[in-house]
Amino acid sequence: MATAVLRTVAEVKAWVAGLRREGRRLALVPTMGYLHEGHLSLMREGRSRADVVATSIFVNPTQFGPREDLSRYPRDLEGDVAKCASAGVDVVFAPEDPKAMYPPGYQTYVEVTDVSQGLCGDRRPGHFRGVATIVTQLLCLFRPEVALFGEKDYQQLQVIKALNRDLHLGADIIGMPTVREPDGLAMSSRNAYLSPEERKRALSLSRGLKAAQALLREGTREAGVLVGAVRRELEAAGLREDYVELVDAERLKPLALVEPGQSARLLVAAFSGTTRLIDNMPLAG
Ligand SMILES: Nc1ncnc2c1ncn2[C@@H]1O[C@H](COP(=O)(O)OP(=O)(O)OP(=O)(O)O)[C@@H](O)[C@H]1O
Ligand SMILES: CC(C)(CO)[C@@H](O)C(=O)[O-]
Ligand code: BAL
Repeated sequence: MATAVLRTVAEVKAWVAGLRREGRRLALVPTMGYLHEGHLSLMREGRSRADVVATSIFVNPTQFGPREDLSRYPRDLEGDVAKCASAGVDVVFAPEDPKAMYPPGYQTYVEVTDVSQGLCGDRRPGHFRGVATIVTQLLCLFRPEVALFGEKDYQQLQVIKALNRDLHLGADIIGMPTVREPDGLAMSSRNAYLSPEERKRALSLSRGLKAAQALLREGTREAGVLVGAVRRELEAAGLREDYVELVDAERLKPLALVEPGQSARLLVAAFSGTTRLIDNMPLAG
């Protein structure tokens, strides 16, 4: 079956109304496009959990800071629709204009307080307010039974779980493991910005996280040592650190130690050249 492309909110409302009449279960995969295997893994999982899969492709302006890459963010709608079709997506919602989501007079923003703080929340002021606002809009518009997001954006996933719970939006929020290139680099649309040299140096993020996991397996529990393992790799590769932090896996509060039985997460953000990359891995005590 061909993948339909919807360009307006009115078209989405009409499509969702039809779905409700037929009583079919919907999975939603929100994205900013320039799709890769990470995105496709979410769509395939959606396919297995629902009758119908919808993907949104929207470079959401409210989550970009004034000095960030909104205008040069990579775009390829035609290629993306073909990839969605290959992953079994029924409908792509690609708003024709940012005004489709933020029309004149728009004035409603969603702020998730606790888990938006620290990490990317501190380094990208306003970012999670923009993410929470557009994701709330999409969940209200589509009212999916299931919505899928990647663990690569780990703090974002916790923000979305919180808003879905607190605002009674009723979706089952599924977090999916990070899909990596064979050499360990987390797939990301922004990898397209990297020169071959910068890409090679970017491997230090996953290498550092894996080194920390190995240290924990050998019995090292102190945050300073685990964080230090990541920093060493970043420094050796000449990357500029934005942050490296050990936090508890749900509330994202800093930890001094991984206690036995505890679910912790080690998160890193760093610049390879001018490109800011993020990655994270679980550390189970
Ligand atoms: N490597 C990956 N594995 C699994 N999910 C991913 C991966 N990369 C992105 N996702 C998820 O896909 C969804 C859409 O993300 P987005 O379109 O921002 O892609 P991205 O590659 O993370 O882009 P960017 O480079 O801007 O961070 C999010 O839920 C995100 O967590
Ligand atoms: C969730 C999202 C689609 C909201 O714009 C975006 O932040 C992303 O692609 O991760
Ligand atoms: N992948 C999360 C969206 C962003 O960085 O703006």
